[in-house]
Amino acid sequence: MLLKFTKMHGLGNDFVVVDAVSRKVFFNKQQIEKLSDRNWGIGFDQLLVVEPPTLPDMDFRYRIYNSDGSEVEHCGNGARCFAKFVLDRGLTDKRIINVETKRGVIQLRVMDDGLVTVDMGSPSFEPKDLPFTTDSSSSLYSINAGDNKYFITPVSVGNPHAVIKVDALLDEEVATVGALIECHERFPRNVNVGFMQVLNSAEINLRVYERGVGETQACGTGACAAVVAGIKHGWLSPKVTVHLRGGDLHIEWQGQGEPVLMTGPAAKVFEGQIYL
Ligand SMILES: N[C@@H](CCC[C@H](N)C(=O)O)C(=O)O
Repeated sequence: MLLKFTKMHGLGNDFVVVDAVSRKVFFNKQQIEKLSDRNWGIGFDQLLVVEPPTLPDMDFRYRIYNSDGSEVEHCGNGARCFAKFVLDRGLTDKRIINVETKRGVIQLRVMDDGLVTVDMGSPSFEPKDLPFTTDSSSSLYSINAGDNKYFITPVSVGNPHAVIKVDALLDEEVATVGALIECHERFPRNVNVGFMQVLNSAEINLRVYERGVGETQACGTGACAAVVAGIKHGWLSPKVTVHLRGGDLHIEWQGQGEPVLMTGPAAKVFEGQIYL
């Protein structure tokens, strides 16, 4: 079968987006792994599949697969690309789009300047929501990775994140500690690992080692997790600019029970077809 796809990115976090509204398409793990391979396939961090909704009042259903073939709950940069994709393709003309995800319902708002704001839902610091194994109740936990101990804040923004505050962002630390914590036994479903350097109360630098992928140029849910963790600890104010390797995201969170709002760009790179 010949599969039509669109290659997109949100700040360098790259996606293959497939329209499964006009024509039904299903993928198995092996197909996704092959398509994601940068030598043997197209190459991407996540595969995004646009499907018809299954719930009333929803515009679409949005399915997300990491490059290792695992299906996940949420993807912030992907959500912005999703909005641009359905508009560019004429699948909708709405500028406010309600979408079903594995995480629940999210709302995408396309602004006049082309930026997209995503209502990411409200975050949770409850260990069971990630899940994260612990017998204590805190918001900062120590965890061993290799020979060292790290202080992490576990946060669910629909998908699981472990946020670590660091003084400097080091290539070696992101790669090795990221990989160790991603698959740590205390995270039974694995975890995305964010390394956050606080510059001031409204600005951070962030690198994210993503579950099922490795380090990416940017991670939207990672940016949300880092900002809410920073606000919870009193390091950050409610509106923060997050500098990622691929560019900036603007994150807003007004506190417990409120949704996290993420604003940033979405870009189309090319269209193509490939044998599945
Ligand atoms: N790149 C994403 C997150 C994708 C999912 C993540 N790797 C997971 O396994 O939860 C983003 O922009 O949020």
